Amino acid sequence: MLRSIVRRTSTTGAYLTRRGFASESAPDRKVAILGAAGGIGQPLSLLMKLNPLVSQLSLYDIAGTPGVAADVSHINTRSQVSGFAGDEQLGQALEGADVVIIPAGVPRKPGMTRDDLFNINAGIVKSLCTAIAKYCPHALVNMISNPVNSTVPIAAEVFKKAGTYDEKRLFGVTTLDVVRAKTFYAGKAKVNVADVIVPVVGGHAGITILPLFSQATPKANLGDEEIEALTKRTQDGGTEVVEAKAGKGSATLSMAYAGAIFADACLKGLNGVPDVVECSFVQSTVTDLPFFASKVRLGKNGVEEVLGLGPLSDFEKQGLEALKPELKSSIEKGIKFANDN
Ligand SMILES: NC(=O)C1=CN([C@@H]2O[C@H](COP(=O)(O)OP(=O)(O)OC[C@H]3O[C@@H](n4cnc5c(N)ncnc54)[C@H](O)[C@@H]3O)[C@@H](O)[C@H]2O)C=CC1
Ligand SMILES: O=C([O-])CC(=O)C(=O)O
Repeated sequence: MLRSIVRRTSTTGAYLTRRGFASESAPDRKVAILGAAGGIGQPLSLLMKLNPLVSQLSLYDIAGTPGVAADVSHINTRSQVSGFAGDEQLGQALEGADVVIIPAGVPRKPGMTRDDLFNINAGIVKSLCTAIAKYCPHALVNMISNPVNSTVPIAAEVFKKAGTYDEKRLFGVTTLDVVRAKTFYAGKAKVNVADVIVPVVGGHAGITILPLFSQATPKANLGDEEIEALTKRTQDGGTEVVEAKAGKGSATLSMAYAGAIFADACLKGLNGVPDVVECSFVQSTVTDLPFFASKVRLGKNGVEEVLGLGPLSDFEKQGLEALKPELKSSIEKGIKFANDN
């Protein structure tokens, strides 16, 4: 019924009626953003306020969220916005959430790796996930906080201890790697960026980010050196931004865009839209590692199917073997932290 009166736009994925207005018939969905007053949190709050699939937008941070919420709430779109600040309001922020997006934590400065953020962000993620297990155990969790290769396993352990773990509902957000791979490929291949599809698999740090340009469409005749350069640029995309910002943080605007795309895909899946596929770092049997990013089909319960890697070039096969030790140790580091603390 919904699909007969509603069409989706290809660029934003938003539901629009034939007359171009946001459909009011989409089901009620509460989205909570934890870290909503931050560099990613603020533009992400804006983009989620523009999403007609959201009926309630809950903005949480340790401070500053009443202002962000008041600001965003004046935008004349569907969702009701509330701001929550401080530990004592976290429960209220989370209660009834269908999707929780977590961009809480410190960003990198030049010279740091994502793993250098572990000591601070691991504790933040652990305490937020403990609250999620208590207040909205069935929510889909979109983990943005770095190092994603470790924070997702931390979340899984916290949920296991609380007895609420459902591997179908926990996602590491790697969409920015896909966004970058699409942009860089389109530039080199001289194709329309809006048409480009490129899976990115593995994890979300350095060489663990493995774009599969051999599967990119539209096809282009790029040489080995060009593919290697594109791969390296995608792997170093975060560092490129960290260096350009010169001490003022890491990617925020492109990350907010990517986070909004991924959350929109989760909402569409929950709403029963068919064939919603995005890459994400999830519990996986695609390789021998317990968590791995690959294409995932999203559905009414979160992950409907973790898709395989498809055919890889020799260069990609080498990249896959090379990334495994680092990804394995980042996963183990997360699991150990969650169990020791
Ligand atoms: N997955 C990905 O592709 C990407 C991940 N990131 C990561 O996202 C995280 C956030 O980055 P930015 O927004 O630039 O940092 P930011 O420092 O601008 O914002 C972080 C926000 O988190 C809040 N926060 C800290 N502890 C909190 C807690 N316990 N509960 C709720 N909020 C809390 C801070 O108050 C702040 O407002 C970083 O870890 C960064 O590395 C950044 C870009 C891409
Ligand atoms: O590089 C960073 O620290 C932030 C990040 O994850 C990205 O931009 O991909």
